[in-house]
Amino acid sequence: MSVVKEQDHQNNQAGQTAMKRLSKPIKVWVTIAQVLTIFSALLAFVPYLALVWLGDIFLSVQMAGEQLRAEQVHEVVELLIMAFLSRLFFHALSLIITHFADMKLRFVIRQQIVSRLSRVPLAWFSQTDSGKIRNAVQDDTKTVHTVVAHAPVDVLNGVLSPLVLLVFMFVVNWRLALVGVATIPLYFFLQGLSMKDMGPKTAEMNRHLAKVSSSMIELVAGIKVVKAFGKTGEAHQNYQEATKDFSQAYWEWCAPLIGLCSVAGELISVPLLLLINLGGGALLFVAGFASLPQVLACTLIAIVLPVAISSVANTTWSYQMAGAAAVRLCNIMDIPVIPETNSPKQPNGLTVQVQNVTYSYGDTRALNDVTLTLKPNTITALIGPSGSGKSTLATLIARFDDPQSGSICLGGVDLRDISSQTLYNNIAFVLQDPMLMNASIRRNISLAKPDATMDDVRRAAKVAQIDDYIMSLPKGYDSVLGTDCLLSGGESQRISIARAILADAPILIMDEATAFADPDSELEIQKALSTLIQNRTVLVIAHRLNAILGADQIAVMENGNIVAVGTHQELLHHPHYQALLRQGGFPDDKEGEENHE
Ligand SMILES: Nc1ncnc2c1ncn2[C@@H]1O[C@H](COP(=O)(O)OP(=O)(O)OP(=O)(O)O)[C@@H](O)[C@H]1O
Repeated sequence: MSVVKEQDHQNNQAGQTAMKRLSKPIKVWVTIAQVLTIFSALLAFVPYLALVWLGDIFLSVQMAGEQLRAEQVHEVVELLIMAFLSRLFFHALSLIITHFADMKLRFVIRQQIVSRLSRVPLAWFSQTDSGKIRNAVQDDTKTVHTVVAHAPVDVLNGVLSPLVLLVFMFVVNWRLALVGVATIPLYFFLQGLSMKDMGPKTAEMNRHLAKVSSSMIELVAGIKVVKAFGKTGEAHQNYQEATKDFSQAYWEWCAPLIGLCSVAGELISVPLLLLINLGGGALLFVAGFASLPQVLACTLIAIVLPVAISSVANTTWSYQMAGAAAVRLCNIMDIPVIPETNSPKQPNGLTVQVQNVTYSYGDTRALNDVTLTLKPNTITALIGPSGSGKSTLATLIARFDDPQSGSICLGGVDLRDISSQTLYNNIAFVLQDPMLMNASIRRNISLAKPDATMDDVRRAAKVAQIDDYIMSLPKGYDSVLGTDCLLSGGESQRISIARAILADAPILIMDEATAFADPDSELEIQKALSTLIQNRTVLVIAHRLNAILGADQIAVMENGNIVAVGTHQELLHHPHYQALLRQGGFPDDKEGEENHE
C-alpha cells in the first residue's frame, strides 16, 4: 500500500473509531430506531403486492365480463391501509427517536467540550487558535450529529428496503426480477471504475482547498500590514496561485468522473429502466411467462431501486466527512486537563514560594530550575530580556498550568492541593492580554465577584480610571464588548485592572503592560496600577525603571533562569542587571535612577 493510501486508511479507521465513541451516549436510542426501521422496511413490498393482487382481480373480472364489486377489493384495501398505517407508525416513531438522539448527542458533545475546556490549563488557550474551538463546537458538532444520529437508521433503511423489494420481485417472477436488475451490475462496475484512486485524489483536493482557505485568511488578516508595505499584489498572487492549483487538482479529480458517472447515471435513469422493463416485460408477457400486473409492479420496483441505492452511497460519503470532524471533536475532548484536587487544603499565610520549577512548551525550555519567594505585602519586580521566561513564571504562579518539575506553594501548600476557588480568591492578575469576554462591561469587571453591587463595580472602575469612559457609552455598564463598543488597548487594560481591584485578592500578578496603551492612557493606567498594588503581595513584570526602583526585590531572568535577586542597590554591580539598564530596556527614567542612587 502506498504511503498516501496507508494514511487515508488510517484516517478512515480513526474517523470510524471516533464516531463509535461519540455515538455511545445514544447507542440504545439508535438501536431502537433501527429495530423500528427494520419493521418499516419489511413492509416496503406491500404496496407492490397489492398492485399485483388488484391487477389480477381487475383482469379476472374483466375476462369474466363481470362488474367489479366492492367486496372483491376489500381485503386488498384493508391490507394497504394496514401496511400504510404500520409503516407510518414505525417510520414516525423511528424519526422521533432519531431526532431525540440527535438533540441528546449535540447536547452531550457540547457539554463534554465545555466541561473539558473549563479544566484545561489556561496556557492551552494562548497556544490554541480560538477558531479551532469555535469550529469544533459549531461546525464539527453539526457535521457529526446528523451522521451519527441519522445515518445508521438511513443506511439500514436504504439497504433493507431495496433488499426486501428485490426478494419480492424474485418471489413474484424471477424472470422479471432479472430484467429489473439487469443494468445494476454494470452501474456498479462503472461507478467503481470512476471511484478508483478517488481517496488519494480527494485528499489531494482537500489539501489544495485548505491552501486556498489559508491564503484567503492570510490575505484578509494581513491586509493592513501588506497594504502598509505596498505588497498587496504579492498577497493576491499567493491567493491566485492557490486557486489555480486548486482548479487544476479539481479538474484532475472530476474529469475521470464526468464520463463514467454520466454513463453510469444513464444506466439507472427512468427512461432507460422503463424501456428495458416494459420492453422485457412485454416479451415475457407475450411468451406467457409474466402477467400484466407483475410487469407493472416489477417495473415500478426497478425504477425505485437505484434511488434507494444511491441514497446509501450519499450517506456513506457524508459518513467519511463526519469521520474527520469526529476525530477533531475527540481530540478536544482528550486535551490534558489541570487536575482539581479532591481534598483541598487551606493555605497557611500568603507567602508564595517557587521551588526548583522547570517548565517547557513542547521542546522549548522556558523555565529552568527557578526558585523565588514572594513575601507577603512586598513587591517583586521581574525583569529580563524578551523570551527569558518572565510571563511563563508569572502565569504559573496563577496556575495557568502546572510545572513539569518543582512546585509552587501558597502559604506552604502546593497550588495543586488548593481548590481553584480558593486560589483565585487569593490571586488576581492583570496580564498583557486583558482577557475580556463578549459580555457586558459590568460582567467583565465583576467576574471574580458576581454578587458585587453596581456601586462596588463603579468604585473599582473609578479607581481604574475608566468609569467616565464607561458612563459616556449609550448603554453604560450594560454595553456588551465587541457588540455595543470596541475598546482600545488602554481601555481594555483599565477594565482588567478594575476587575482585579474589585476581586481584591491579596496577591497580584501583573504585567506592567502599557505596550498596548496610547500615551494618554499610559498615565491613567500607571495611576490605576499604583493604587492597585497598595497593601498587596505583588509580582510585577516590570517595563519601567520606576517600577523597579519601587520594588522590595528585583529578580533578574535570563534564558529561563533567575540569575540574580536583590534590591536595586544590591544589584547595581551585578553584570546582568547593569547590562539590562544599559541596554535601555527602561529608557524613561534615567533621572529617576540617578536620584535614587
Ligand atoms: N505558547 C508558547 N509556545 C511555545 N513556546 C513559548 C510559548 N510561550 C512562550 N514560549 C517560549 O518560552 C520562552 C519564554 O517565553 P516568555 O513569554 O515566558 O518570556 P518573556 O520573558 O515573558 O518574554 P516577553 O518579555 O517577550 O514577553 C521563550 O523562548 C518563548 O519563545
